[in-house]
Amino acid sequence: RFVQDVRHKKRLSAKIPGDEGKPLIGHVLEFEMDPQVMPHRLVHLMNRMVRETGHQMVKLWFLHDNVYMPTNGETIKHILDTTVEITKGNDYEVFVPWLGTGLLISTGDKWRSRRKMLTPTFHFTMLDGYVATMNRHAKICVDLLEDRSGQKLDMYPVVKMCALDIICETTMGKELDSQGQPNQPYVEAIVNLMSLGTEIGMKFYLWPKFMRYLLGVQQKFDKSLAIAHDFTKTVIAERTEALARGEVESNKRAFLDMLLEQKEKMSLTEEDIREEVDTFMFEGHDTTSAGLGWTVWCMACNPEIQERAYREVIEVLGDDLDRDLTRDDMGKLEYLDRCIKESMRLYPPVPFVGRQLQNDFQCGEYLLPKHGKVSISPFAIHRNESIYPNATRYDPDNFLPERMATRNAYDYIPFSAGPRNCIGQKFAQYEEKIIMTWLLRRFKFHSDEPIESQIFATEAILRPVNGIKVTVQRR
Ligand code: HEM
Repeated sequence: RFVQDVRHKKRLSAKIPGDEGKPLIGHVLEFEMDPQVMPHRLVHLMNRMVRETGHQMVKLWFLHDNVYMPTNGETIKHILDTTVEITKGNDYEVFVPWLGTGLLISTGDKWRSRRKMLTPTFHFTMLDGYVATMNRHAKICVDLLEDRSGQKLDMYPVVKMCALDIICETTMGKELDSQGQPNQPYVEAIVNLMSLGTEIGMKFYLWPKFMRYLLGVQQKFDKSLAIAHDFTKTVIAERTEALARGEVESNKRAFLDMLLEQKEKMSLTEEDIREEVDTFMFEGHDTTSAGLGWTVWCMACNPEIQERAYREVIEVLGDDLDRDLTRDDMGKLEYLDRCIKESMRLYPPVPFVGRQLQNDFQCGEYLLPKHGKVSISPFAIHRNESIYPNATRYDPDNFLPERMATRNAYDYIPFSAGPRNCIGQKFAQYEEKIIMTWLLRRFKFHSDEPIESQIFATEAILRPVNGIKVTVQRR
């Protein structure tokens, strides 16, 4: 089967423009399999190919793995819109012990029924209930920053803890206070699981489990896993009792409450509920904190843009620095909206997602082979110079309506698109706007370094390798 598979992939691959790499190893050496090198090489290769041949499909071989990367909206639309090819690649395998096969990882009928069940939890009436929570934690964030005004500091952990508190309360109804107490076992466990999972996925010598045990990585992972699972299970048990006693106020309903209400109707086990809760904890804070961190960075490097965004916030919210942002206000913050969109263009929090083809698949003019992988890369598309002429420049005007009208809707896909897009998109957009308005009202951010000095790694998220180090000055 394996040999047949590779032959089939080779046969179809030969019909697609592009080279096949070196015999046996393919393109492994060109990319050095390094998450800091790979994105730059890939974008360079893509832009050269598009310029010289006009083709919009990068073809790569990593040993026997055949990877295709559509590079513009018109081509990528085919794979994103299909309801058949929804199986993820193996990128998240390492997180399965933590997340099980919740919404992010599941496929087929399980994914379909979970998606249908979970979609109403992101209805705007539910999101409205989360706005107060987001404002409250954003206020705590800026209050805590007051003491550090005038200092150069890493804003990445600052926004990360804020996002973690928000997702914990909206998902489980539990106040975590990771901003005030970052050393709690659960907070440390979540941080460790994210970083160890990423490390295992990236370092090929850690792929065999015995190597992970030998180097002590697996023991650390298992310890954090036990703490995280225990925490979630305890919260689920407590919440079940609170609901039964009618102690959960209707305006403080968490995502978990809706799952518990569906438990019987959908025949959900405790484990089913736990995996969905953990999936939201996983997907719902690292992504938004990357989005926030990069927006702070882009603004710190572009003082005029930051000032214009600040003036808009003051115009909309007035001089009361402690006024909460409402959903109505959000629609009025057009310039800030463009700034956030543009930072997610240049630094998309999720740089790659994958699909593993279950059948031969016609992707526009390219016939891709069964068992080939498709890499959907917001990072690459957003830097395609045939779509964004000054692709590496931070320019919020890229999202002026007249410029957007010249592009395909799928040329901008930070949240992916189609039936398997990000279910938390609106939640994330609310959160980013709320936290940014609180930050901008109280502080000015400044960087001595130019925007392009940032080193990033394309891991599960686009991680700023050295953090987001900026000077924070009270206004
Ligand atoms: C800026 C923040 C965020 C970004 C950029 C982002 C991006 C993405 C992307 C690219 C995907 C993959 C879609 C695909 O495979 O085609 C995804 C999936 C997902 N996201 Fe987000 N996300 C963000 C925030 C959130 C939040 C806040 C939540 C939950 C509250 C969330 C929950 C999920 C879930 C559960 C999935 C899996 C959906 C499915 O497979 O049906 N995300 N996200």
